[in-house]
Amino acid sequence: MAAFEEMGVLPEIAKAVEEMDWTLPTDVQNEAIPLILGGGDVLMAAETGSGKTGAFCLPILQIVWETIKDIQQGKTAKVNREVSPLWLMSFFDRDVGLAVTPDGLRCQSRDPKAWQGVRGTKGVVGKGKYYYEATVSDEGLCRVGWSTPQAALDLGTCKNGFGFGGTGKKSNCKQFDDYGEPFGLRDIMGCYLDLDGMEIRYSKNGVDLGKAFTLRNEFRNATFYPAVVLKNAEMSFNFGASPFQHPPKAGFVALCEASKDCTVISGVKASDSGKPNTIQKNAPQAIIIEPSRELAEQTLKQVTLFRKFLDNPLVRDLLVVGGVPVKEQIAALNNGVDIVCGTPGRMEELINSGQLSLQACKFFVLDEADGLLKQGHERLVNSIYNSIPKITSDGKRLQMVVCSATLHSFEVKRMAERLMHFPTWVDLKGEDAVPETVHHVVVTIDPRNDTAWSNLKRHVHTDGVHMKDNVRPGNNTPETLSEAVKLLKGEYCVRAIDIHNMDQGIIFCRTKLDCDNLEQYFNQKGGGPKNRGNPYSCVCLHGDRKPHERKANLESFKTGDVRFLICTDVAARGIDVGGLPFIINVTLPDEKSNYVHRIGRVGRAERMGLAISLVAAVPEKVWYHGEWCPTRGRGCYNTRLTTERGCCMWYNEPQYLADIEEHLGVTIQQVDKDMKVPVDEFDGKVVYGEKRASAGSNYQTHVEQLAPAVQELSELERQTQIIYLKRQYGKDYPWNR
Ligand SMILES: Nc1ncnc2c1ncn2[C@@H]1O[C@H](COP(=O)(O)OP(=O)(O)OP(=O)(O)O)[C@@H](O)[C@H]1O
Repeated sequence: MAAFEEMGVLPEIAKAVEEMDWTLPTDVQNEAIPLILGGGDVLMAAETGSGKTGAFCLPILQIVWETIKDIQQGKTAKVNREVSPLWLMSFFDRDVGLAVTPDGLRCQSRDPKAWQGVRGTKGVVGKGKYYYEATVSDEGLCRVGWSTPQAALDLGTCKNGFGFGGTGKKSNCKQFDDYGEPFGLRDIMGCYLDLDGMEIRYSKNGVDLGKAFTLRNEFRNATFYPAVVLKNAEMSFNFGASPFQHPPKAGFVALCEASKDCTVISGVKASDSGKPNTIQKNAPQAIIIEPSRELAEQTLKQVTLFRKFLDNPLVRDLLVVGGVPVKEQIAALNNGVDIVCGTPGRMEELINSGQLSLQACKFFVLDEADGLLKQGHERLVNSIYNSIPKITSDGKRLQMVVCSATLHSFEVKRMAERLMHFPTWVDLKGEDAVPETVHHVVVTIDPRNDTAWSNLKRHVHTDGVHMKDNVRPGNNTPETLSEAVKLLKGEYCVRAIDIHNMDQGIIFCRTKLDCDNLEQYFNQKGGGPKNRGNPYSCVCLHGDRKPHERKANLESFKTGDVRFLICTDVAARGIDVGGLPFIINVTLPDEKSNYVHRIGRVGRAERMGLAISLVAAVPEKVWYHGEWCPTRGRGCYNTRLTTERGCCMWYNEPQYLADIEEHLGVTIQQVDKDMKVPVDEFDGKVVYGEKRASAGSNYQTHVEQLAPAVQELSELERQTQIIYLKRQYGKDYPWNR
């Protein structure tokens, strides 16, 4: 049996995985896949390129497929197809947007617009005085009470239903009258039904609120069921199987103590209702949020590859990203979708307009979660989370999966504590780390020592920050040195490419303008998008490029039509280019976690990679267009500093380098301007872009390497034991005689 199948993965998915040449699960997959298949919430913190995407896509696809299959076979109510003989809320006599936990004692609806109701599995008839408790376990709107089987599930809106709402109104036949007092979160409502005296009353936290309804004669032989209707709320019920928080008034008994001859079992069964066996078309089971279009596309592609052999039933997936017409996405939603993967903006637009329903969502995935929070999407994450029912319509709990190579941030931990349900950390290192397969070095650029910038015939077009400054060779002002850094960075970048014969690499620049300028420089050198033969052939990817151009450029880079992708941090996270050998940081990112993500574009899936960062030894004045900049940078010439209401700042790269080193707990190796990277660490056997000759999984060499250390440890252990025994037993012990 294939390794993936042994973990409980469906043979059809395992077959697809095998076709992708994945013979063994990676460490993170080994841990996370069974956890997700088992229904848990997972925080996945593993290095870049360690296979996190597969670790969540694979089990989610499997569960989604199994659920669709169950629905097709009419097994949605797998929890319980028969009406329970116990006193519970019914799995069948309910609106489809309301979920009931498998124990039947908690109901929830996350529909913010429509009321969703449910009745109990049993009712009482004839005579007797009955009581049950309903507790508001999550804020929202609710009406609770009693209804006959003929009543609408929207309790209190017809003559056969009697409800009391949290706003302090009782209702019957759409007549809403003041009664008692409002109630809300954590309040325990006592619901009384007196069939002898023909009245209904309520209590709040044990305090009697008085008579609410007198039951007319026509109800003399009616069966009354406990009932509730919710709007974006949750209530828990106790029909008497557990001790009541507030025991009923004298003469009343718990519903579950009703005598057999006064009890009626609900006639609404799975086959009658039909409703729970259907799923709204625009209500996917899984929502995956990614920080960029490219990543959303890449993740969905992985789902598509995994589902290759899952043909009956088909799992329908949809990419929901901005910059492309929304019409097609809406049409696809209306045709039915099971897994939606997209970026925050478009996702929010579709949810808010009601085109994308969260009612059937059972997986909420935040990929690159720290990145999403840093981009300012916390409010959106909260609002989506709040709108998803925490219990799905088939009685399962919502599962949340959160992952990134840099998950160890305060914001992520705070979010996990707030939103996730006893999550398991799959954390292979316990801190943000760089994979061993990534060789990363720093080249210092010091225009005071390297004066090559002063007589360059052709050079990169700089960003114009110093256009109005008096910058010229010989004048060692900070402005001149800053301009010199910009010129030298273009040269060092080209030198890195030449020295290492780089035939494929990603080049990260700080701004979109820097990207454009470098692209132009490479094009002047004969590069360009259609010239693979040229050592500087390149394409560019950043937020100002049109979506179709971004897509085409990434594609031509991935397929090897061009050698270089010049980009901003928009491509720092997640982008996976098989066997990519090189990356160059023209400027270090100010966000230290992005350093990990950028250099993590190489050294993936056990391939070796080299990352070279160019770091200016002197401050560089750069653009920084914040919210205050009316054009957000376009055509902006305000070179004053941000502290003077301008759009520039002095960028202190040595400080950023120190921050990154501190964060990672390493000193990043420095190399000279000849860019010769010491090979000793890798025995000189490294070919960047390829697997190491004797990659770690060679068990035999591993044992040989460890043997001396283990022997030494065993000797130390022996000596420690002897010392202990001597102390404990003195000279009586054989060793001491
Ligand atoms: N079990 C496996 N066997 C072989 N290759 C794998 C396996 N799992 C994943 N891969 C490959 O490893 C590469 C990296 O995987 P993936 O993109 O999921 O990494 P990641 O952990 O999400 O990285 P990042 O943090 O950068 O997003 C991909 O090319 C993927 O196809």
